[in-house]
Amino acid sequence: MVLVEGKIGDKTYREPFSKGILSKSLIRSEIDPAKSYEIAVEIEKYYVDNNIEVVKIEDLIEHVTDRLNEEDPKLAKKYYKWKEIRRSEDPLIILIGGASGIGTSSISFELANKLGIKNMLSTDMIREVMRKIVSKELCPTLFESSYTAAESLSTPAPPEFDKTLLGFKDHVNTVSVGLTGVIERAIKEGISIVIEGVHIVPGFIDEELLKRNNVHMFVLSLSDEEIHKSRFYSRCRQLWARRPLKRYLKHFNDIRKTHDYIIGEAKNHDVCVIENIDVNATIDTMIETIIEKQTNTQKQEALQTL
Ligand SMILES: Nc1ncnc2c1ncn2[C@@H]1O[C@H](COP(=O)(O)OP(=O)(O)OP(=O)(O)O)[C@@H](O)[C@H]1O
Ligand SMILES: O=C(O)[C@@H](CO)OP(=O)(O)O
Repeated sequence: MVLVEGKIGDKTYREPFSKGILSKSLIRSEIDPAKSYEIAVEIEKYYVDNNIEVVKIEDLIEHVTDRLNEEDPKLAKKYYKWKEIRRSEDPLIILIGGASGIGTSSISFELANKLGIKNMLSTDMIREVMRKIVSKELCPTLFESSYTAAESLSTPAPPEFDKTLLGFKDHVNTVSVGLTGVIERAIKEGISIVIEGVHIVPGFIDEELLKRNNVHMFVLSLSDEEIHKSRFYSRCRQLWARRPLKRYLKHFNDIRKTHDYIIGEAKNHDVCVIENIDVNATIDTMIETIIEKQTNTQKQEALQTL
């Protein structure tokens, strides 16, 4: 039997080589399923034929990368990059924000899948839990949508302020309390997670948490309003969709106001903004950005030890 040897923290573990696990990770790297299995079989055969009983995970990754290079160097590069991210010892906490309908839940699903992250949470769920805890009288905007929160502001908005945005900020501020709790818990427990939703707004989350090299925040944008609007049409065509198109179209101008506000705050706080036109391009930019932050932190840590 071939064993794969890896490390979690300072502990070494060994587990049997699994063609299923390897081929699944190749499929995630956009390799055809039949080809993925064929490569996994071939690699296992190589170890068996050469009487290699234990293979280190880093060597296995190099081996797979070399094999993929023969197929398609672009795929090999992608596979290697994704593995590089997952080899990091700290849990990965990825936050994806953006106005309603911009694509945060679709992108979060794709990214978690590509990186093999098993935990995903939407801030809408955090909000739902908070709605069971806090009364409507105490926190009326929590019971609204982000773009209608202004309708429940307990004090009238001063004329010099935009009412929609005042409501939005109040709503986000409240949900950010629950969101911060989830991030802190994930860090404490060492859980990798992707959290997404309209309540992930730069400036509302503790900067100290965001500075950590394993916490990554992204904001999605769509500068073309018509493309943004079309996303609500495409969402309501899905069979399981329960959210009425009419409601989003009615409030579209307010949703756009929140969009522009989130982008402005992202720029103010140096958070990566990605124009979410093409799913693959969005995911690639996220992965490049995560690697860049990890590499920069490693460089800084190395300099500090000099
Ligand atoms: N990059 C993309 N290209 C094409 N369609 C996309 C893209 N991203 C998302 N979509 C589609 O747009 C619609 C809205 O996306 P999604 O439900 O992920 O938005 P959301 O930001 O999570 O919205 P909300 O915050 O209101 O729940 C869906 O039908 C989704 O399939
Ligand atoms: O508040 C919002 O912007 C959206 C986010 O998904 O939620 P809903 O429209 O369901 O209230």
